[in-house]
Amino acid sequence: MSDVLAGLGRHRLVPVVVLDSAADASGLADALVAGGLPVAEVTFRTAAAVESIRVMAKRGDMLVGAGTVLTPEQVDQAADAGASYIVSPGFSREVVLRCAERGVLALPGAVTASEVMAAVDLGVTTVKFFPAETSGGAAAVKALAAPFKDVRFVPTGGVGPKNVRDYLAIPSVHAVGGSWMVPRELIASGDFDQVRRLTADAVALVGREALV
Ligand SMILES: O=C(O)C(=O)C[C@H](O)[C@H](O)COP(=O)(O)O
Repeated sequence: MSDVLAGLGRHRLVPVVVLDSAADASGLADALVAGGLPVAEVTFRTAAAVESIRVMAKRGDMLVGAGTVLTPEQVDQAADAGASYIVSPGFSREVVLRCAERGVLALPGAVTASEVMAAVDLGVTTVKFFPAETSGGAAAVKALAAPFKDVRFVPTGGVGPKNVRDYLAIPSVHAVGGSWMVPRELIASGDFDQVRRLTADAVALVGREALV
């Protein structure tokens, strides 16, 4: 689990993916890898998530996680499919405990001090700060991080090329999540060349220096 966390911290970006069809998973994975970002958070927003995770995890050259995980049952489905991390929009004790049972990294959502404390109580070291922009943006992350010197944050939601560096400049920010390099329509239309270009641009924008 610490390897997965370190990997996310090295890449600094977590593409948040919505796949309408698992048939697109392979092309998307190729584009992300070719663009220099072998990372994907495949959201359970669509029925294609489980099979897409399976396809991407089987390659062995990507950090594949599940997003929008709301229940322990979804943790099981994602872990069975090969996901190595589980991202939730909020904090659920049941989801975090199931992740621990299954040996997969939990990244629960937290935007308040109480949510951070509840997560820390269960041994969580890194939380998703979601939805980042509407919850106060980089200034809010900075203020929330101040009392939690051992907690790392992955701001997600409204992050894009204009503000990504503001978040990454905060020492407690481990990585940021975003969908701007993997637009759902481009994936659905099979325009993986454009996804690769957007991915390479995103990688160039944030640089590759590791913080951990
Ligand atoms: O449903 C979830 O649990 C999510 O994963 C939410 C996503 O992280 C954001 O929707 C991505 O935000 P944008 O980069 O603004 O598109």
